[in-house]
Amino acid sequence: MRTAHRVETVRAAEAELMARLPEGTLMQRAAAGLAAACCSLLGKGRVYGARVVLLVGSGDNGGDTLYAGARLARRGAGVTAVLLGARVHEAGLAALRAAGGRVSDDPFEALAVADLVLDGITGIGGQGGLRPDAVPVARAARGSDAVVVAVDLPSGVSADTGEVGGEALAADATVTFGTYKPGLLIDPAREYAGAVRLVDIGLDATLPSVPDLEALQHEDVAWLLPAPAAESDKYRRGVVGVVAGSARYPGAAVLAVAGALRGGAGAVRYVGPAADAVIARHPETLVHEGPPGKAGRVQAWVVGPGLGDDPGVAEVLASDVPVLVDADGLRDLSPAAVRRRAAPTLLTPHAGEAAALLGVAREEVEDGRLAAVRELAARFGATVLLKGSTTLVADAEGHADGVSTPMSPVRVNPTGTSWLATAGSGDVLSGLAGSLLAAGLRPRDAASCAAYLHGLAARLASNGAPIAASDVATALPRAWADVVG
Ligand SMILES: NC(=O)C1=CN([C@@H]2O[C@H](COP(=O)(O)OP(=O)(O)OC[C@H]3O[C@@H](n4cnc5c(N)ncnc54)[C@H](OP(=O)(O)O)[C@@H]3O)[C@@H](O)[C@H]2O)[C@@H](O)CC1
Ligand SMILES: Nc1ncnc2c1ncn2[C@@H]1O[C@H](COP(=O)(O)OP(=O)(O)O)[C@@H](O)[C@H]1O
Ligand SMILES: [K+]
Repeated sequence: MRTAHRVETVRAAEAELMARLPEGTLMQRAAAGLAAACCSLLGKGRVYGARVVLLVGSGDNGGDTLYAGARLARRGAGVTAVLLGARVHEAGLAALRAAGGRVSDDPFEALAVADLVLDGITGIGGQGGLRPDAVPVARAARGSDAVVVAVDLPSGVSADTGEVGGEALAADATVTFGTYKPGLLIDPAREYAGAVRLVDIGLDATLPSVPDLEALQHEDVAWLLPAPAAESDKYRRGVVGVVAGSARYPGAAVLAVAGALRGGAGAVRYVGPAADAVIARHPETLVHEGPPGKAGRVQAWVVGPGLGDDPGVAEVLASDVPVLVDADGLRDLSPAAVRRRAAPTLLTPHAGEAAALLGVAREEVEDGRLAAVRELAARFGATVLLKGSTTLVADAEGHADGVSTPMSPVRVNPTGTSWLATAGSGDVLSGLAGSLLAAGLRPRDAASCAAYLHGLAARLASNGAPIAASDVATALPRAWADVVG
């Protein structure tokens, strides 16, 4: 499990740890890890003589950068600091000078020939985008041939939310200290971070055990996925019901069923007008014309993909089993109808659907995914999987009186790929997640395992080439095998 903590938590943990250690220890640990990462990025034998430029802000992020620069200078690099703040970390600057580094009076000249740039303008103390005087320097760094390494996090991005309020300096790699920050894992900030390396500075000893954000890894998903026992039969493995498709959108039914068939349930019941299309592609499906209440017992429902203008989710919501609501089923969905359910509900909106449910603009959701997913979970008292460039899953403790508490940690999916932005791939995801619900996973686990497998399947199917939603469904068994193997 990869975990992230917000700034307030990091600062509290840092203060507790610093109280036990000699002054400056944490900064030296950070600088040592940063310098080692820079050496490995430059490559063996290429530190001596390398031209390194430090962009130094007024805080401790600049201090880390100066001390790391001093270490590189001692190994023979030519290190030049560009001072961008009204103040500078004096001890760090003295260390750099003592190691042979210098301060530049022409940042553009230094950047033009740089091999490596360390962005130490702001770290977790940064507010908003880069300030105007730093902008031309940051642009020159980005436009140079140098490898840009962000110190702790790219300057100009929000550490806590992943929002990018103004201009920020995009890095090729980020070396972060102690723990990941949410912004390193959530778009749009994540895109500025490049490849992220975590330097252990001993902070685990004082960080709380429950993080703010967590990203499942292969072993976590393997542990959560259902496996049939020796005495299993198709009913014991769980039956998932799929209410999807319409005369206009029969393909959504086919794709949702394709996902459901590969999600661990023992059988898939399809209910709706696209039965012929479903059977033609998936003869193993149990099909019914409906209504859902007459289709036979299921352990979870998926309702919504391709239902068109008349989704009729009320009957499904009235059932006493977990329900996943997607796509057309989310239109005009009432928080009260979801909150009064006794069984769990999982909502899987994309940014546009989430925006409609929240009554805000789509951009607001895309720019502030973490706040949006938490707010939706709280309002509906449900588990919410927000799709898109970064898929997030948030839980809430639902209460019938309408007061719900968002629960930490939010899960962030690490396997996504933009090749998934293809029509119908969301239908495959909802079928898959519904199947995992029917197999007995908690909504939070079903949603995050489904997103994980879905992203991995897309990567396996794509291998760098465009893919169709059906390719994602076909690759799901390979993704599953890769995870559990
Ligand atoms: N916590 C830990 O465990 C450890 C933390 N460590 C390190 O400390 C870093 C945090 O240091 P920090 O607190 O000094 O804040 P930091 O990010 O350097 O910025 C501070 C100043 O920048 C300014 N400023 C603000 N916004 C700005 C903007 N948009 N554009 C330009 N300038 C802006 C503003 O100053 P002002 O100019 O307003 O006076 C603000 O006060 C952390 O990221 C990590 O690298 C490690 O050493 C070891 C362990
Ligand atoms: N830029 C992106 N990067 C990664 N994944 C994306 C991106 N855009 C969309 N996706 C994923 O693709 C799927 C699209 O689902 P959805 O928007 O419901 O499309 P559809 O309704 O056509 O099936 C989701 O799993 C979503 O997370
Ligand atoms: K930085």
